Amino acid sequence: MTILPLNPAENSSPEALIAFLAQCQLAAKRAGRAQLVSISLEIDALDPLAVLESIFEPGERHFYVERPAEGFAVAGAEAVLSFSASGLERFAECQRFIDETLANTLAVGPQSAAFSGPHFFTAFSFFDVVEAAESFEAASVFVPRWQVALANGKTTAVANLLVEADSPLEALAERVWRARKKFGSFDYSAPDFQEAPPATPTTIREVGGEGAYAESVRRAVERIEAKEFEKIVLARAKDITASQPLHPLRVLNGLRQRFADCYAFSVANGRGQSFIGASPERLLRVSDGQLLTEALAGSIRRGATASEDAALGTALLRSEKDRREHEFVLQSITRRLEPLGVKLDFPSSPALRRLANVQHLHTSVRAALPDGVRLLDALARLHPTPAVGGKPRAAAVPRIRELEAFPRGLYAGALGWVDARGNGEFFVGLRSALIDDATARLYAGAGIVAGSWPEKEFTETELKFRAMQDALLG
Ligand SMILES: C=C(O[C@@H]1C=C(C(=O)O)C=C[C@H]1O)C(=O)O
Repeated sequence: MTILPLNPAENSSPEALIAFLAQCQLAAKRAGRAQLVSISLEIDALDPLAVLESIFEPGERHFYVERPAEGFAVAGAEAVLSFSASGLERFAECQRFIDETLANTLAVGPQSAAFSGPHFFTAFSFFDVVEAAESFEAASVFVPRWQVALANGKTTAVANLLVEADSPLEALAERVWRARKKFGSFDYSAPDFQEAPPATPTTIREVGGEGAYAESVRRAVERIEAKEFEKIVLARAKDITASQPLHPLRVLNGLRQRFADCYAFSVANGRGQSFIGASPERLLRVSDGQLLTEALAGSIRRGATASEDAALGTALLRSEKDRREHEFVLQSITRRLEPLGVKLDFPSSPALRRLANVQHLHTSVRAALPDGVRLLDALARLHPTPAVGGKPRAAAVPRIRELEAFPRGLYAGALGWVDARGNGEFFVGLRSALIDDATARLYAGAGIVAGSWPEKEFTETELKFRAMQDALLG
């Protein structure tokens, strides 16, 4: 990426913008290919979700994620560039697309602020291949036309555009100029959906039928006893049909308030479907050479009183079965990252992670990222961890398709972004739903190991469904 020493906040006028774009056009002619031009600006405080609401278009792609407790939120919408891939090489192919794009990127504006410069919003489905009719590809990346983000108390807006040898510069400049004015003095006029009453469900249906999950768990336990594998995560899906269209961003408003410590997200495919949720699980963060991941596995309900809650938490910490489920995840993270030369640092026993509906065993894992190892290299090795897949991976993960009655799509997939510095963050697509007009498919799963009981796993998935079910049904 070439960073041009220009500050778009100063000396800016439509004429200066056209002159700048003319320089970019020259670069496009020299390179013999279109250049991605990324203009970053620090702006007055804006709520990225409010911005996305105001310009929401079901026919446009978007990626929204917010983790209120960590003080960041980022919204990107309308693809200026996109790429998709499938199969075992999907992570490497996305990396190549990112590298090639950055080799043809010209950036202006402050580049050191969080969320400045171009960002590649990426979604990897759980499996490396998906069926043709699914809503999201096995890997999809896009660079948004615009992005607004809040981090460390600062708001940054980014406009991205593609300048080709024959692009009409006046029209491009005018579009950027309009966006700049819009974000510079943003008008939070209430979009229509805020006035609409919450949708009421007309039907809730268990995909695969009642009793199917218990049967799958029984079959999985038999295979575990036959030593085919040690752990497998099996999910359920529920289809909700509402009386009127469900709005992904309206649901997000509820999720971000109730799950401030989670990643509240909405990923729209631009064809009317959105995958939304409030995920508690970080898959990977890379920030200036530091890698952060975690093991999150082992679950129990919350108590109605402080003492009941504490007693449940203690029981979870002492549960041999849950500790085993958790340990499998930690072992896998270690084994998968070691060949990259990563030396992990984590505490010897898990802590409790308490969410509104459920509590989990949690271990934070840190490491220095060795030189030359990139975020997507580490992600390709980590996904799917036994928190959502199984152990050993090769024996357990292919069985999931046989034992579950629906395609996973982005459920338990890896969603996140990579920036031009190689930093980025991915979370696991859990506590989630695929929204399509007036229908929503909700997903929730649980880890099955030797000694798992179908009824208990069913109850655990009910707890996990609650996050989305309550948000959808108000
Ligand atoms: C599979 C899910 O959650 C995962 C499984 C857990 C478990 O089995 O205890 C806990 C947290 C998540 O890693 C889900 O939410 O659908």
